[in-house]
Amino acid sequence: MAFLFAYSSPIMCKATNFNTHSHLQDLSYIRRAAQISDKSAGFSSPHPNFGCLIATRSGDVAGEGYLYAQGTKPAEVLAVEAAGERSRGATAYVNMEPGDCHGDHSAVSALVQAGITRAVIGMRHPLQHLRGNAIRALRSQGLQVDVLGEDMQSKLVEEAQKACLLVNLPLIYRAASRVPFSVLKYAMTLDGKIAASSGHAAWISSKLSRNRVFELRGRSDAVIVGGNTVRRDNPRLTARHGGGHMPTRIVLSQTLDLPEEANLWDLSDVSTVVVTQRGARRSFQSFLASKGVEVVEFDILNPRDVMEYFHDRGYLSILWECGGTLAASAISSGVIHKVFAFVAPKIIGGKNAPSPVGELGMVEMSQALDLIDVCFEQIGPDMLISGFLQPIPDLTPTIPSEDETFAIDPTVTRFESSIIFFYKTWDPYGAFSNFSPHPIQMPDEDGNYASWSSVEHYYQANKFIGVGNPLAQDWIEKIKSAKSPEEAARMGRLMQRQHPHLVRSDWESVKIDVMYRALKCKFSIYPHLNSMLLSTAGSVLVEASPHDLFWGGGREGEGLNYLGRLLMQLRAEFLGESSAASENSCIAL
Ligand SMILES: NC(=O)C1=CN([C@@H]2O[C@H](COP(=O)(O)OP(=O)(O)OC[C@H]3O[C@@H](n4cnc5c(N)ncnc54)[C@H](OP(=O)(O)O)[C@@H]3O)[C@@H](O)[C@H]2O)C=CC1
Ligand SMILES: Nc1c(N[C@@H]2O[C@H](COP(=O)(O)O)[C@@H](O)[C@H]2O)[nH]c(=O)[nH]c1=O
Repeated sequence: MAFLFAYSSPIMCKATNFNTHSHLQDLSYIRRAAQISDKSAGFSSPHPNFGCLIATRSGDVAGEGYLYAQGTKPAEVLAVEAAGERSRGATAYVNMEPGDCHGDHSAVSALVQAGITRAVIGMRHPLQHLRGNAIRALRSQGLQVDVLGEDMQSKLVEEAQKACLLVNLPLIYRAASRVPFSVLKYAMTLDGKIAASSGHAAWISSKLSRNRVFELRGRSDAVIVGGNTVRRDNPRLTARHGGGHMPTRIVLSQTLDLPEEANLWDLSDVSTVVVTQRGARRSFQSFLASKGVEVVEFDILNPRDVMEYFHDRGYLSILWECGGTLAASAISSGVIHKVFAFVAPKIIGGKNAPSPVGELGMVEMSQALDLIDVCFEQIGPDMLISGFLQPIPDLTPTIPSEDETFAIDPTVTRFESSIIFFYKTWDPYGAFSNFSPHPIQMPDEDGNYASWSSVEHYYQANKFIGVGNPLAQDWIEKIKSAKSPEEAARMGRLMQRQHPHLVRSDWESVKIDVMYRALKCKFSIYPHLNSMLLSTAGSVLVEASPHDLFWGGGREGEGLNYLGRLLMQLRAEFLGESSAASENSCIAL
């Protein structure tokens, strides 16, 4: 996280010896790559934060770039574009090995084609199926590749390596533990209370500290509170620091004894998911559903199961802003990785005033959990104390791939071998996802072809096509120019939720066809995608989305899996197994 680093300016570290690659300069530039990669924290999820800096032989910074969001131009492409001709013979610094997961190797190609002769890499990709691929590819193209900790070693190298680890902690923890990276944050008085005995808590920490909380929210995929915090505080849990990413709000409530009027049921800015015990207050569940709030039921509501569920939904990082009851349960379940405690110089007293962590069952001080890598930072009048509850996972030996994990421990086998699951674009078959960054050319109502950045862009915009309302037209354009497939999805869903009357009346009956045509285009014009699809012949394809019960397979196979079905239909058509192949309505890019 940006505020954890004390970066030195790259210009200050400019090399004085033009013929050697100064060790210090390398480390300064790799830290800078980590720093810029962090600019998109929150937006880039579920992709890692990638930053790239190009330095000329004389040590000048020629270009920089970072991945803005999933599906946007890779950091390396942006950096060499910015450096232009100065890339020839230059060194590229990247905080993490590129994950060329779409078969187009765009990051590696960009560096090679730009004439980069050396790459310094902060860390290998943490996902096994991507790990080492880009490094091998670069070396095979004749580049000198130095990986921190492997080809370069020293105390200072270790520190720079750590900077690279820190910007991608969520991915590293998530890959190692199969739950999202979770941060417990709370604000307490100097006498250790998170509210007065009455339950009143607004505010303990200063405005400056609360602004920092907005930043923390902005870099998280979701914020969690317990039912009691909803009843007591009526929180909004939005990131209000201006222009940032908005996390999903998650409420954990066993009883579902929640108020009908609550800020969290207002979905104008962002969605809310309520997680509850199976069968709890069915009428209230219907009420929430009528507001557009998603309800997910669990047989037994415990933080580990809930986190595994959100891991499967693709969440990388979660901020827990609950009270002590749920915090204790989450810590006991081993799902909290890091703590941010804002301590305000105030005393409220009160024998029954709540404290940040409830009962953990410990009886001796020797049992206390020691935080690791503790940082102290003054924020206005408050002190922010942060540290890890669990050490950063060791990446060597490498984190086993899902396949290996299932082989080692058959009890975790979720999938049968004849089923190929895909979901996130970085999965081995991630290119099947509609979020994969493969532009398509599709005809409009008049038969004129237009380019769409991804299948998702095209699909979402189609919801509003043909509606005689200028607002709908406006949204089509907005979705079309969305910076990433995720942004397009967010915009399309938000608009559909907020203004259902702007959705074309035949949407439900045409949406499968819209998707089919878009997929047909995608898998026709990219030969490597076509080969990948054909290589799955004989296997069932399932989009492993646990929450999308129409396009995805659902959590327990209850979803209709229409995306998987369409891909299998297309596969059969491409293999000539079906006579029902319809006319191809797209043109090559
Ligand atoms: N200063 C600060 O940083 C903060 C202060 N607060 C303050 O804390 C107080 C509320 O604290 P607290 O009561 O601890 O609230 P919590 O946010 O911890 O909520 C507890 C509730 O979480 C739900 N829950 C669901 N699953 C579990 C589980 N496995 N274990 C435990 N709880 C679960 C239950 O909801 P249900 O009863 O609906 O079933 C339970 O009652 C308020 O006064 C609030 O103002 C709260 C957050 C931060
Ligand atoms: N009281 C308290 C906090 N409380 C947390 O913030 C939530 C309210 O968020 P919002 O409605 O978005 O402003 C509240 O429910 C609880 O989770 N946080 C802090 O940083 N400092 C404070 O003093």
